[in-house]
Amino acid sequence: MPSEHAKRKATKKPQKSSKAVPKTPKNVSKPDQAFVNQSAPDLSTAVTTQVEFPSAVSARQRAVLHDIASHHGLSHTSAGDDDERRITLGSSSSSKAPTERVNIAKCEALSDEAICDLLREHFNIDGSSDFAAPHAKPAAPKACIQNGRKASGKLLSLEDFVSRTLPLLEMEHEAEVAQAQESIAQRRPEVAQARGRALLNLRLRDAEGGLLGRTLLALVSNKGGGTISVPLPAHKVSPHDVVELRPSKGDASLPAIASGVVHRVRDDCITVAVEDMPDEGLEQPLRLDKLANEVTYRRLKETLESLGGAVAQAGPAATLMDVLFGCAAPRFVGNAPAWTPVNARLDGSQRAAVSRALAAKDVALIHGPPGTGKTTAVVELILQEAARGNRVLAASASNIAVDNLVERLITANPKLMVVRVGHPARLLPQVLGASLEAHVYASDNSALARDCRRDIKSANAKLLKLGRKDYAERRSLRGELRALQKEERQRQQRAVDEVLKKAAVVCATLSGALMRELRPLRFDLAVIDEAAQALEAASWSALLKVPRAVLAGDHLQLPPTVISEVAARKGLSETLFERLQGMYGDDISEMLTVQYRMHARIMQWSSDELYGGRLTAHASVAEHTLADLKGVSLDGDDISVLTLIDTAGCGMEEAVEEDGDSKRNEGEAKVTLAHAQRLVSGGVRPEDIGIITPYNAQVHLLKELRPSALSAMEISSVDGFQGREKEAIIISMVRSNDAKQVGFLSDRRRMNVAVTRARRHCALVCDSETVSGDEFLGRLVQYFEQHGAYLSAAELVPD
Ligand SMILES: Nc1ncnc2c1ncn2[C@@H]1O[C@H](COP(=O)(O)OP(=O)(O)OP(=O)(O)O)[C@@H](O)[C@H]1O
Repeated sequence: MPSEHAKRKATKKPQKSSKAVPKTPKNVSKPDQAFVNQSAPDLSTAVTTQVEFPSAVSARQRAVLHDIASHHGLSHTSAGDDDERRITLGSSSSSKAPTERVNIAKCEALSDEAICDLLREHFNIDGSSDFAAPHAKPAAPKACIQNGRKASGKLLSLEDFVSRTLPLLEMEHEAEVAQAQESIAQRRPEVAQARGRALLNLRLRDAEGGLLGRTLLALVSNKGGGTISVPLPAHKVSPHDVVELRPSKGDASLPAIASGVVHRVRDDCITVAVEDMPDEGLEQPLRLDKLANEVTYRRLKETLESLGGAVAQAGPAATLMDVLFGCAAPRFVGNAPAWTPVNARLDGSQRAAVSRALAAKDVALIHGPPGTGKTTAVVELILQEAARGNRVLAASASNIAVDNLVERLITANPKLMVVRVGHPARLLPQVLGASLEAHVYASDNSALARDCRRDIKSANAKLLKLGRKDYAERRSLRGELRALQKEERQRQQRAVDEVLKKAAVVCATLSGALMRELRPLRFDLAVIDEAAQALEAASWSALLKVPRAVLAGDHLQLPPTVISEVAARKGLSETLFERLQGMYGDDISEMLTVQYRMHARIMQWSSDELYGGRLTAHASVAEHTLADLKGVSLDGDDISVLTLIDTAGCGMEEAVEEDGDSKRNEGEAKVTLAHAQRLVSGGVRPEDIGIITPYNAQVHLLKELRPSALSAMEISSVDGFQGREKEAIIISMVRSNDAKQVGFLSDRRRMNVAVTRARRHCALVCDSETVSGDEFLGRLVQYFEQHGAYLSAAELVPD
């Protein structure tokens, strides 16, 4: 029975020629007429030849055959499941041509030579050099061509991936350590602060207990004597970073007063969770330094090393590894069992994506452009898998994305045993109840362990009361204590093991998947959300535990952050999601096509530029505008869905920030805030507006200049807004120079994320002359001009 996947390919694939044309000789750049006439077949009379190779052809041979067929323009389809997979090669595009079918008799095995003979006989193709290649792998030039790339015919082997990535990872780690050390050693602390790795002159506002024994330190700016809320300077400190606290003034190389994990970041406050509360030192002005993350680096390195080792190759992911490195073709069950959606509102493309994922024997991708309900589809898939009795490991690169999944899973099915593994300081309060600690605490073994603890306490108290000469009793109590401590440890361990064994879904970050508790565990399926933001090495930490995987993401939004530009350029920032899209494309990937966020006009630019025009806006959002919001009195003429605010010719030039290398543009910042003020005056709530700017210095400047009436409005870099949305988005592009330099603005993915955060209104504030120097940005400006309102910056902030 051919699989769905095979059927789709078979019906889609046009046949290109009736007889294979010999390759053009290397020294002939254009085939000369005589050569073409001799060899090109007459399609009107041509006979279609179809050769079906038997299942005895190995996965490697099938892969080489696919490769050869793509190269020579033959149609090629695979059918049948698992060990029964057969490949058919065909040679005509003329539907009228009579078909000659050649079935090779069933046999145990076919040698490479025998296959080459068949290719020569039926298609006049010499495949010997393709079969002789040392590591012949199923290169996928078809997929590469589909993705607009040059067909390289070469795939990344497992060995190459490991040997390429290990040094790049080390490079990245060194870059991070160097950045952290440089920042701490910096003689002028203001420079460290300007680079975003340090925050100076902080004050401890409160210290409260919580988070299972940790203390939460709330740190605010010490400016203004602590009486008013002052925004913190622009910085690169985010939740989950490891940080140190020391006196703000003085030698930064002295040991820190405390270290901990960033729990929460607000505009005016950073909360740090510390294990050990220091007795003194926190009463003075403090400095916070972001450290390099040693644990993550060590875990990634271990993953890569184990990926290359024999244990992984004999483990649950053995076949998956073959598929992901192109040594075996992805398989799908022919007749996927029917399923009834838990979420009845799923649209057609979401249902198709869940169906494809449920049918995948190895891997499937859910490609979710902005606002298309990727997480909604992922949640449905996990619920369906759990209902079939499959144990799922649900992971993502970021804690916030994992918590989002946990929250949606427990809301959809409160009875499902979902266990969130991770440092409690890193979890959102609403998912603490699903944390491993909370499950363990509620278990019988944990209650018994607590009894042991009580007994240990009273044994210790007795021990203290004994006189020096009570040797026998002392010895006996010590023995009792040792036994109790052992018992307590065993009970705790048993409690953890039992919880994890009973869990239907275990949720963790990719780095958390390597935690000690999860190391020995195996799952039926790994689902990786936001996979296009995860380093490939990190994805493997989850994948090595499973035979099947589903990756959801969008490689056309921002990739994972990589500090070392060299490492990024050499491939560290290429994600597994992107690699698989390039390798297998639509064969394994289903794109979600209905979006639930943006007005159709905001969406259309992104859809046309990045998604082949395939997106549609759901009726609930297609026409929605700011004017539809409660309390808003703007009408369409005041504020259009798209607005271009042009600073060209207004003397608003960019500048490089003092003590740093980020860029800012004061004139543009004022215009941006004036437009935000215009929206607020029309009744839009400041919390419904977001200002996005690609430069950190501009983020800081905008925060400094904003009037207090706009303090609830969020101002952030593009990265800070990924995965989020606002009713109105104002983008401040900053660049304005005679040389028309636009730097990293030209990254299509960055602008895609910026524009698609907007639900009802998007304003682009830029110097149209500078940014139009870049072709892609020029088209963006043109789109806004054609489909929206145009304002000169001078109209908003007259001199
Ligand atoms: N089939 C649907 N019908 C109605 N609303 C939907 C549907 N699918 C998703 N949504 C809504 O669309 C919004 C985005 O959904 P979701 O968070 O799943 O998207 P996402 O693709 O993960 O988002 P992002 O682009 O931010 O990564 C949510 O408000 C969700 O409720």
